[in-house]
Amino acid sequence: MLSTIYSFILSSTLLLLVSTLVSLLVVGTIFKRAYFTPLSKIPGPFLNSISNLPLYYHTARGQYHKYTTSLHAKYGDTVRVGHDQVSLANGSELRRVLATHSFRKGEAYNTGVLPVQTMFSTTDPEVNKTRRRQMGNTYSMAHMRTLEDAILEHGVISLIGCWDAEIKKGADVNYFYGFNGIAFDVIGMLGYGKSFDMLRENDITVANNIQKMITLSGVVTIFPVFKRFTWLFKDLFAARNSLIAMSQAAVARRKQDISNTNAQAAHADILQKIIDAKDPKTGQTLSHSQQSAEVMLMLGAGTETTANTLSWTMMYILHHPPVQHRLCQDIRRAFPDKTNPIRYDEAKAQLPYLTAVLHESMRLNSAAPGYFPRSVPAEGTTLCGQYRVPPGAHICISFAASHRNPTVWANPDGFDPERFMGADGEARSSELLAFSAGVRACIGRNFALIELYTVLANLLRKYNFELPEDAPYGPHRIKDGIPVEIPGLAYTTCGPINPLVNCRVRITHAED
Ligand code: HEM
Repeated sequence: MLSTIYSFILSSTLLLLVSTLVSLLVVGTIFKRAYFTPLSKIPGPFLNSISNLPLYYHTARGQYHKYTTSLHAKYGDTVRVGHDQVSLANGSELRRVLATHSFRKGEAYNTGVLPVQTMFSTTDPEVNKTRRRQMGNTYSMAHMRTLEDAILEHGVISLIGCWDAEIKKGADVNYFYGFNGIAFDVIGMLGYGKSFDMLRENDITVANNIQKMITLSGVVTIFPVFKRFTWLFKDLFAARNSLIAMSQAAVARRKQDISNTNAQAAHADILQKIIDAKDPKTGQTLSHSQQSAEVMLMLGAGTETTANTLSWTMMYILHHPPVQHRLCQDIRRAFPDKTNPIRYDEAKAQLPYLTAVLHESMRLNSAAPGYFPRSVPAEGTTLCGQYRVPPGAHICISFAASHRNPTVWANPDGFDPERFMGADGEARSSELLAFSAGVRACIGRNFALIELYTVLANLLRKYNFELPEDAPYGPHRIKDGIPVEIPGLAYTTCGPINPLVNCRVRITHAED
């Protein structure tokens, strides 16, 4: 009896001791994170100062862009969004952070979801520099111009073919699915050697797999332990495996083709450029798996970004009929001969208002609105001349918030392409960070620009656009004097929510 009482007292005392220690540890950590780090001086919600969970929660809901924008509106250009994370929405500070390799990409990029690192995922400056030297020429404007015929053929010309058929049937079209279809088909053609037939056959397997792969990357970024539990996310890992296999097969097929026919010259596309990529400094080439990974990166980075930018731009045009009217007039006057497609260089040179509309659309809804964490280097840094950030902390990039920063942009939530016109237009454009800036800026920018200009210029010349009577969003739905935007959903790239319903549009031929 005595020994039972004795062991009960002992175990209760032990339990009490352990729970007291744990509580002290938790309370100590909370106090340290909230009050005893240089980050404590940075404004932000209390919960965020002790944990990254609120940030992850909003990111998992696809609302990173709205969440950080609302925090910046409340707390200013620098906000503490996590116990070791600071969000930044100040354009010149963002450019400073992004300018050099001193602020490396954070470990969040190192998801380990792909078998090898890519130009995008690597956190090692030397690997990135080598890869950008090896592939820089691939995405140069000079090289992209040589691919413009293919971009036109599998892009806007293909879309016009489909939409003409829909007009004959008297049906509405869906611009979101149209733009995704051509973005994937163009990359299929140039990066995989064959179109994915997404537009014509409505085969969305590849797009679905990309979505699942992005989800998987998000899950293992927040909870790395899940990398080991493949059975728990069978579907997501299956999508990843299928994309890897598809990319490896495309590279192998091309190599086989070349060794069979010695027809390298006939393949003037991006797939061939990636296979041939060589560092001009060292002569270093890419291994087979690196080539496949870069092909797959192009698919992931170059499809939804471009398609979403087109969708947002179309939404703004539809929500602002005077803008649509002026754009159509400009385009139809500058390019009356409809027998030839409008090309990038001529559109860029002759359609300044189209540039302004595109810029304003990318300002309000960047297809890649942010997170993109950068590690603070060993010497630490001071943000906005005010807040000391110690080494090891992360600076999260909020392009979404910086593009609506009221200290830089008058009427920040309003759609006003005029701000990019006239003498100040050029300077204003340099405030835009939709393609990021500095050493890790978007390498596919030229590719995207050719698609954006050719698609919009040719479609607006050819068709009149009108929202259906039952459209949930449009010029009829106004809040605070501004048409309500279709809400966005951001999983790395940000696109309109529920596109099946929200992105329907009625088109007629312009001459009708
Ligand atoms: C409108 C379309 C596009 C937008 C808005 C966009 C935006 C961006 C942004 C913001 C980044 C920086 C991300 C970061 O720091 O982590 C980026 C990086 C990148 N983009 Fe794009 N992008 C677009 C189209 C494309 C296309 C068409 C391609 C290729 C075909 C591409 C390939 C890449 C690659 C490879 C990187 C990583 C560069 C590096 O880390 O060195 N992007 N893009």
